[in-house]
Amino acid sequence: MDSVRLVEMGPRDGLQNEPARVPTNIKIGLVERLADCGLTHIEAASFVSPRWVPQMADGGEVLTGIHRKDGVVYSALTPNLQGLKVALAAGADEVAVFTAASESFCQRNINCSVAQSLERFTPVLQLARERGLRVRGYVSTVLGCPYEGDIAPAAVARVAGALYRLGCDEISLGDTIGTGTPKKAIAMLSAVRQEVPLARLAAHFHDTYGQALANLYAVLEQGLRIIDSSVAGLGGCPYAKGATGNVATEDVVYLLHGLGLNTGVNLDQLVHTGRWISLQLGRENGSKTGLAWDNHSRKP
Ligand SMILES: CC(C)(COP(=O)([O-])OP(=O)([O-])OC[C@H]1O[C@@H](n2cnc3c(N)ncnc32)[C@H](O)[C@@H]1OP(=O)([O-])[O-])[C@@H](O)C(=O)NCCC(=O)NCCSC(=O)C[C@@](C)(O)CC(=O)[O-]
Repeated sequence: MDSVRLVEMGPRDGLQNEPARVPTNIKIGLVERLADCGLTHIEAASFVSPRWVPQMADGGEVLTGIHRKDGVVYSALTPNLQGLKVALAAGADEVAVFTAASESFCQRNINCSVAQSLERFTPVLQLARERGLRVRGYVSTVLGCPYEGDIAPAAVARVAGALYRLGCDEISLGDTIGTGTPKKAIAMLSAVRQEVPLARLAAHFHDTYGQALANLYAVLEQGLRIIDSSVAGLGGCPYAKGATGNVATEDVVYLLHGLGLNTGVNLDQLVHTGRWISLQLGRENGSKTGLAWDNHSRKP
């Protein structure tokens, strides 16, 4: 059976914008539960400035506190060498650098231009490689920017190609504010795959306008097989006002299983994990599948 690799964003993208501090033991509990559901790639922490994103300040404690499961990759965001060194000390299995297709977003998110971000990443990639770590590269605002509006597919392709040539193993394409639609997603992917092999591309779609599943279906039809998602649809970006979370992992798994695509994820367990974390955060569950799960007897 054809499979899709899911990269779980809940503990990082999902929690980074929570207004109240989420206790470290809850973050650890979330990562462990997600691994128990069968998710094999979990972005567990972020080593960014605690002044910029205070919620992620305990990333080291999270990474060192989890009971690791064999075969699971626990990754972390590392915007610079300073972040990478802490991530290495905490035992991250994989790290990720992040930039954007739009200058304004890059400046607000990581306080530098796109060109400067790529310069910053060069030593990060070098050290990560020396330590045998895979590196992911994120491109934000691939289907729209909160400050610049529409983004040309060629601009996304340029930045994705630059990250790939710098040595990133995989490029994740972020619809940060969820304004994309399937036609735009296909046009963007068609441009990017001229620069980066399709097998190295991931879709990282937020669901602000309710388009994420449609956009995912469109890129799946183009052959893309790596998807980022967040349990219970947790999340939002601190530098994209009003943007909601990533598409909910439960909804993506329901879609993929319905298409006959394997994920290795136990959906029933995932639904319970989504409910558990929503309860812990006092949040409404952002997964439609999570909300509907007990109402029907026929499940894929
Ligand atoms: C990138 C920086 C650090 C530049 O921040 P800066 O202020 O330009 O950096 P700096 O090098 O001038 O350092 C200033 C201070 O920050 C400290 N610092 C510097 N680096 C680190 C570090 N790694 N860890 C801890 N502390 C750090 C450094 O030590 C210093 O401390 P001071 O001497 O003033 O006390 C900052 O802008 C930052 O942390 N930004 C946060 C960005 C962020 O986390 N955004 C959300 C994640 S990205 C995202 O969600 C999008 C994505 C990936 O999901 C895809 C999508 O959906 O589009």
